[in-house]
Amino acid sequence: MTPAARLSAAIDILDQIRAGGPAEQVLTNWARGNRFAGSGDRAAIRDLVFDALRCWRSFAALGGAETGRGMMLGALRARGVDPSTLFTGARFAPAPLSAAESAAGHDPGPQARARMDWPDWLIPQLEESLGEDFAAVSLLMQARAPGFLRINHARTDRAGAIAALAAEGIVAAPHPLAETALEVQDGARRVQRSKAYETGLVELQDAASQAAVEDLPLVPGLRVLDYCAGGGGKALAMAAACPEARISAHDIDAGRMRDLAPRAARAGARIETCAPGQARGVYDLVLVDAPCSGSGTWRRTPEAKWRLTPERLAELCALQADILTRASDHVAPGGRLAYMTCSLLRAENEDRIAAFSAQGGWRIESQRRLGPLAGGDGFFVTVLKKD
Ligand SMILES: C[S@@+](CC[C@H](N)C(=O)[O-])C[C@H]1O[C@@H](n2cnc3c(N)ncnc32)[C@H](O)[C@@H]1O
Repeated sequence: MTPAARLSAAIDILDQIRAGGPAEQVLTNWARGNRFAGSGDRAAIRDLVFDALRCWRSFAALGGAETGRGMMLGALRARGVDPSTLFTGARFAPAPLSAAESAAGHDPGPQARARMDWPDWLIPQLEESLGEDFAAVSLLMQARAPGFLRINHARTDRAGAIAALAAEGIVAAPHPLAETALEVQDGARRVQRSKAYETGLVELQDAASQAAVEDLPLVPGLRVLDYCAGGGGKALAMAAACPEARISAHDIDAGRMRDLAPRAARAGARIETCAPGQARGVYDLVLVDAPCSGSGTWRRTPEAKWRLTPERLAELCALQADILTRASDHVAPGGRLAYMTCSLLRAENEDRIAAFSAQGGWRIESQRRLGPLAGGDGFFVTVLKKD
């Protein structure tokens, strides 16, 4: 496909997403209906679409319209490309610009709200949560996220992981956020088909997630319950960090834990699973990796930032409070409760912990925010001790 034909495809896909279609599904349907498009075309179109989802407001301002066509006009102008060189009306290319389109579009300016690419209602909360980092984080979140791997120290060391990846043409380098973190610098699309991945030397995991697990006081023999285990990212990281800890995984949705057993087998990790609602007894450490807005990961899932509503955020906060209470019942006397989110928002982080600990009986042992400026996703982790 020519670059102009890829733009036409992206315009069509963005219009379907604007009409409510989930981005991944719309992209899959487009690929099924356009089998002539090769993997390079599909990847390029996906990048166009995801860049536009990340920069929706600023591209719309530059393009002069909040439509797929306006987004792509804005995307080109943001890169300093004159849209009329690609919007030619030639076969498969978008139609030429009208006089109105040529005249429309403006740079919102470096300090403008539209330039920050957040939903308006969320800006005050983000300003409060991020403080002086607000503008820098906003601009950073417009770009693609780096790809990270976690070295499985139960199987190999850093040099072994880097060498095994290099043998398959994947270039990865240590990242300072976590001792286990590697940033993939080349060959990211090959990782999941590589031997290094299939044999559990490395696992896909954001560096901030890995850093958060490093804050957990894991020691051999510790009884650990991962209360919101999902696909097991944290449970597997804990098992790799301390193979002698006794880790159990639980989730309200058994389907979310479907991948845990094969991932644990690949990693050589021993993780017990509890059926939904069947976590029993007490543990020395209970981890709540809570459902949240995911605002710290919106570089990877930019559609989610435009779908979040104040009502949904309030529901999530209430759910987080409820889960904290339920999970805390499983903490043994003198044990610990750890709370994590991949959210940038105080409402889901510090405020949740303040409300929970105000009930008494808990002491905050550690708390930190891992901001996107450090390289990984936005993340929050607190460890509380039961007095
Ligand atoms: C952020 S995700 C967990 C990600 C996972 N820990 C990982 O590292 O891959 C949050 C999980 O919480 C689960 N969840 C939602 N409500 C819950 C509840 N009331 N009790 C337990 N788990 C719940 C969701 O099903 C989801 O899998």
